[in-house]
Amino acid sequence: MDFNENSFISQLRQPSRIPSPGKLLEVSASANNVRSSSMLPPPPGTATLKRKTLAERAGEPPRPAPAPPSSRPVSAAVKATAIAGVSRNASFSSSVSSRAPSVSSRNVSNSSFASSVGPSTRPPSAQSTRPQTSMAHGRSSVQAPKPTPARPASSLDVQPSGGTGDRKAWDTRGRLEDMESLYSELRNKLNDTTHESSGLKDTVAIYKTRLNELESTRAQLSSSNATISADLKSTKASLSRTTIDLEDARRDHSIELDDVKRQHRRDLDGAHREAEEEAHKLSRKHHEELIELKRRLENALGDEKLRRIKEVQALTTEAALAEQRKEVELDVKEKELEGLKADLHQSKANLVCEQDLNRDLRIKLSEAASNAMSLESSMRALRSRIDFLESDSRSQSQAFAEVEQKLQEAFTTASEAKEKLRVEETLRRKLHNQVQELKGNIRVFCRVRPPLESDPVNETARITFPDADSDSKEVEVMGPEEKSSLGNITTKSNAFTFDRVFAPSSQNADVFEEISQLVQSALDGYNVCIFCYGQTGSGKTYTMSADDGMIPRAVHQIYDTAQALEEKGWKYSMEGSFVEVYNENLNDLLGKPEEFDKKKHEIRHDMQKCKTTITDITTEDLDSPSKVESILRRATANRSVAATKANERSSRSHSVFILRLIGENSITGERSEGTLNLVDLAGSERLSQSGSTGDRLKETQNINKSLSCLGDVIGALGQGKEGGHVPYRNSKLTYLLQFSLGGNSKTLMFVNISPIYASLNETLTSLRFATKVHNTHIGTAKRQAKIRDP
Ligand SMILES: Nc1ncnc2c1ncn2[C@@H]1O[C@H](COP(=O)(O)OP(=O)(O)OP(=O)(O)O)[C@@H](O)[C@H]1O
Repeated sequence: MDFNENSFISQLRQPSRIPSPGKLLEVSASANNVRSSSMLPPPPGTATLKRKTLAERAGEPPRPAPAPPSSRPVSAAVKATAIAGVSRNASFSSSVSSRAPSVSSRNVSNSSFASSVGPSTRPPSAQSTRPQTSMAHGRSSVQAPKPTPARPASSLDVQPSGGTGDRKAWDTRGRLEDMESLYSELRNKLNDTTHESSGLKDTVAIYKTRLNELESTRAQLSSSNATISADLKSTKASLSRTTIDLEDARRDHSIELDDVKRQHRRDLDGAHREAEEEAHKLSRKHHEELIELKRRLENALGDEKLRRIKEVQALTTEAALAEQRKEVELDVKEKELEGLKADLHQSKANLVCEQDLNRDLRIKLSEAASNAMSLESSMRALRSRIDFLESDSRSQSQAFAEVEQKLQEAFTTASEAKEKLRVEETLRRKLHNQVQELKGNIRVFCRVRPPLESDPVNETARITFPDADSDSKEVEVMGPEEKSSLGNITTKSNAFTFDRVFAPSSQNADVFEEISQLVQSALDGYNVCIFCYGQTGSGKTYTMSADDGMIPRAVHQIYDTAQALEEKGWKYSMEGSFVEVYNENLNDLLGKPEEFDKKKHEIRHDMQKCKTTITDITTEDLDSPSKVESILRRATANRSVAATKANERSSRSHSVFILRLIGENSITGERSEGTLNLVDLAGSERLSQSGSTGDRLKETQNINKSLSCLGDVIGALGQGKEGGHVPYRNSKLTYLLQFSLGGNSKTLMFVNISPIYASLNETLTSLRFATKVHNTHIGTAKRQAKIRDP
């Protein structure tokens, strides 16, 4: 068999049952027994480009039953048919029992072909009714594999190369072998062909099934087509009926429309006629009314004309009468006119006068106008001036505002500065106190007075100042000449060191400079005691109470400082007392001199407030420096009066100037109370040297006692025993100065030295006493300050 790749001519005979014309084209092609791979798709399961040989197929596993053609474009009815066909073929397969194993292992779908290959078990009737296929014809040809003239030439017809062509004619054995091999080959081919034939039969069966399906589809389509055709016919009939009805309706409508138009035309003509008739009637009526109105108006006009004529006649009569009256009046008027002319003449004359006056007035007016112009120009100038002043005023007010702002800033700055000052003042006080503490609460200054004219010439002691150019703390006194037992005269140098040494050339101003800080301490609320110690005539009073001495200077400084402190909120009040201690009695130097030594004054201490008061003592408010000077004069005068009674009294008593300083700060609420005691001690002559007797002896004893007590008190303070006994009560002076000596105060002692040689021993005694005081260290001063109770 020769298999063309695209088409082949089937050897199957044509089917006995030829489809009627009008069947599907595919069936027609089948009828011609011509197949084209392009026309028909290969059956399912055989869609391979290269057909397999039967031997290859025999080795394959049994193929599954073909799936129902779900993707085919056929109806559900067609599908049902195909399934029925398959089941039918399955029944055929079950009927095959004696087939070869190779055949029986094939797909059930091909069992129709198998049944035809194997021994038939069907009844002859069934075989006879079964349509003959080309495969049947093929089978017969396989069963008789003899070459026939009708059979197309194949490869089997050709002698195998290298086989018979090479054999000799006499080589029958070889040729027999060739024949046998040829035979076996042909038999194999026959087997292949048989298998192919059975495949084709299966295909034909499938196509038949499909043909049946298509037939049923066609029948359904035909019936559907017939139904649709019937519907179409009925629809066409209905459409033609509707068209006829529509035509009828259109015709009826046009007839009706014509009728309506005609009726409308008739109605319109009627209305037109009626309107014309009505207009005619109205016109007629109007004409009649017009005639009637005209007639009535003509009548009224005649009546009016008659009335008017009558009125004209009456008016004419009246006019004649009026004319007569006018003439009369005219005569009167002419007469009046003449009078008026006379008046006019007079008026003209007046007018000339008035014109003259007017001219004058005009001149005056022009003058006034020029004045007005000048006034206006001056007014303009004034206005511009006012404007200028206003603008100036604005600038001035602006300047004022700036000045005010600057003033405010200045106030703010000032208040800030004041605040700063207050803070600094507090700090200053603290630092000041610290400085004073560092310097020691009891200090000793030594002052050597210059030789006086009254002093004996060339009888001055040899006093030198080794560190005068630097610290000025040392003083060296050459002692008196001493004669040894061998007759040698020796002079001993006595060196002393104090806090400050003032040479004879120093002035009160230089001295005050050193003590001014202590005065400041009194203002700050400390008790300060400054006293001068030395023999008579050494310059104690000069240092303390001279016009430029410590007391006036201290008072002036206090006033100045108190004034300066007012800016910082401090307001000071000062009260002063001046007392003397004479023979252990207190006298009020500001009181009456006749009461001296008679009136008893007691010293009282407030131990809690550390405040000393003297009974019946004069206390003056010192509101000005002049007041201080006056009380100083008073005290000196009183002392002079007393001196007349007691000779040399001034140097026989201790004078104490007590200045109490009370300060209050209105801003911080602080209050301070300080006392400045300026003491001029009595001369410290030795009793043995003074040679005094009587009252003078008593004076000297009291002086020495009190000075000795002062030394004892300082000595006791110097021991620094807490709670230790200090013998303040041993003398009036120490008792009076209890709160101004010791831990609660700052003390300064001047030791005044006379330069004369005769006083040398007293000088050395004083210097030794001063050294004792200088070597004493007393406790820390306490400030008498507290915050004011609210
Ligand atoms: N530094 C001085 N410079 C100039 N003169 C002085 C100086 N010191 C004292 N004198 C004078 O010396 C004299 C005696 O001085 P002063 O009276 O002050 O001594 P005194 O120590 O107070 O004596 P007394 O104890 O008797 O009162 C006075 O005339 C005084 O003017």
